[in-house]
Amino acid sequence: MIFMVSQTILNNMELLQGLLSMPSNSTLVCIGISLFVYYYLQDKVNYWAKRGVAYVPASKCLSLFIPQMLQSRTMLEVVSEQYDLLEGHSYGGVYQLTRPTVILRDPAMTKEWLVKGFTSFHDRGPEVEEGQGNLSENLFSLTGDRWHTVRTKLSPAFSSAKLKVMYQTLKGCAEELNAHLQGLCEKRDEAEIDIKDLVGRYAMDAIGACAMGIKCNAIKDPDNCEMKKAVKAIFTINWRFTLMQLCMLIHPKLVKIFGLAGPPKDLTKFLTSVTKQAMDMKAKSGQPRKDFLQIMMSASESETQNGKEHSQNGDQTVKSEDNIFTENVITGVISTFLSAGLDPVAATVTFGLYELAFHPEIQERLFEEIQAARMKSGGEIEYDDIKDMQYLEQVVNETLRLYPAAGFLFRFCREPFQVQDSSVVIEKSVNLLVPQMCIQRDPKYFPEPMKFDPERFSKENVDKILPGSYLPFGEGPRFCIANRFALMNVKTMMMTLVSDYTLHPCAKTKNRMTFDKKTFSLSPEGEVWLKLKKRN
Ligand code: HEM
Repeated sequence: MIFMVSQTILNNMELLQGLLSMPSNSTLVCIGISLFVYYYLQDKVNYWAKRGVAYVPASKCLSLFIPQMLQSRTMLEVVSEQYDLLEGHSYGGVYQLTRPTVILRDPAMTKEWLVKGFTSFHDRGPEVEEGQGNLSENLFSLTGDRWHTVRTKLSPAFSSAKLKVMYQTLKGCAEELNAHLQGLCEKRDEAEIDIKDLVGRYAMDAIGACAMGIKCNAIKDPDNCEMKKAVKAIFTINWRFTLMQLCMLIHPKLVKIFGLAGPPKDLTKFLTSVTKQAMDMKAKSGQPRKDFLQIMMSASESETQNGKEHSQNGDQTVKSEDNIFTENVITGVISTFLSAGLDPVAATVTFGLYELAFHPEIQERLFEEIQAARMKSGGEIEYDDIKDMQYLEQVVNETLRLYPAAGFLFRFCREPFQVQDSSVVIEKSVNLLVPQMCIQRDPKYFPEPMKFDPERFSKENVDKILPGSYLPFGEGPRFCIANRFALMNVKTMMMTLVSDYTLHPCAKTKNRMTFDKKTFSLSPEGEVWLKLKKRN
């Protein structure tokens, strides 16, 4: 023992001697680098203080950032803490590692920044390169003119006429769900069900059919639904996602250098091949179908045709290469539709049903409205009938207030933005976060915020909601393109369950809803068990 201790001292003495005998210029270089790193970091972490903006010190942000990376807390918990620390300010600065980020707290400012300030807060960064084939060429991630063209050409896909047709597809999926539930409740007219799982299966079948006309069979055969496993993985936080986030914060170019853009290769390959197969089948059958993929294929064909005609006429300004719906863009957009149609829709319905189970009086009022709509329409509720269902609308709005599936909105500053009535300029490359969930749960804007109360959205009360304080589908030109489709889907699912069953908490039901740490959208943690009793 004594020998070991004396040996250690001896080794350390040698090390010290080595250091002291280092050539003086190497020591100077070390000191120089240390000082540079110190002053560089000092400069970074004093970013907000130097600009006179209220801020959360970097030391606190760093410790907030790490739990998110380690998945010990949700991103939302991290942002909520920062939101609370900035109480009393309409906006404030935080850091993600050393990258300055603004958190917007004042609802009145959201329009100013996201609508009027669209040239500055145009996209979510970083720039998407063409032809990468990694699903990154999707509407959510595209930037500049390419985003604008794709968005303009896709918008008609969500017109009332198109939604009316899609509603029939959704009704078909709802009928399958009903048949499945009847099977489960056959013996005792009631069953305890993990509603999150069931709703997720319906949502997969619904979005598979509406996005590209494929049958996913998730309700009937969940264990073999490869599509659901693949799509779910898009929203999952894993080491690759964490590394990608880190690289983005240090320098977006690192994402490309390390090949981290887009989902993992096997997932990309699977989704690309499924989309390609669906495209080939459509092209072969020659029968146009009424899904999103068909809409993009038709747009692509007419653009290619347009380009050919123009080049025959000698017009060089429009060429077939200008076709925006390349195979990469089509696959990218379809993947986003699949993932957005699965997780946020399924989460919203699950949250809604969970709340209904704890509020029988709200459930009964909703049932009465559904019954009245059925009577009026002669049995089947059609697309136009849903528009008149005021209470259903209130229930869904209140669900999205308490549980906005996206959690928060974000943008990347492309051009300096002058804050109104102030000398502060938000500089290029600063990130912007609009924490919808924090705002929608702030008692200043929604009294008793944790109470599930659809009356907030009644005709008498809805005007009392402060503009900018309720943004479940975002704000400005980049708001959710599919909001009407999403609402129709959520409502169809809720109606299906409430019209034939009553929902109740059971022994396995959690008393408090907690959120999944492995996904970056707002999703219930673990299973969500409810008892379903068949109505007489
Ligand atoms: C309840 C379900 C849904 C919710 C709560 C939701 C919410 C949102 C939010 C908050 C945004 C960001 C808006 C912004 O940054 O201002 C967004 C964007 C988007 N959503 Fe949804 N969404 C839902 C369902 C869907 C569905 C079903 C689809 C596709 C079929 C979809 C497609 C998109 C796309 C493509 C964008 C990006 C739009 C752009 O940048 O131009 N969403 N959504």
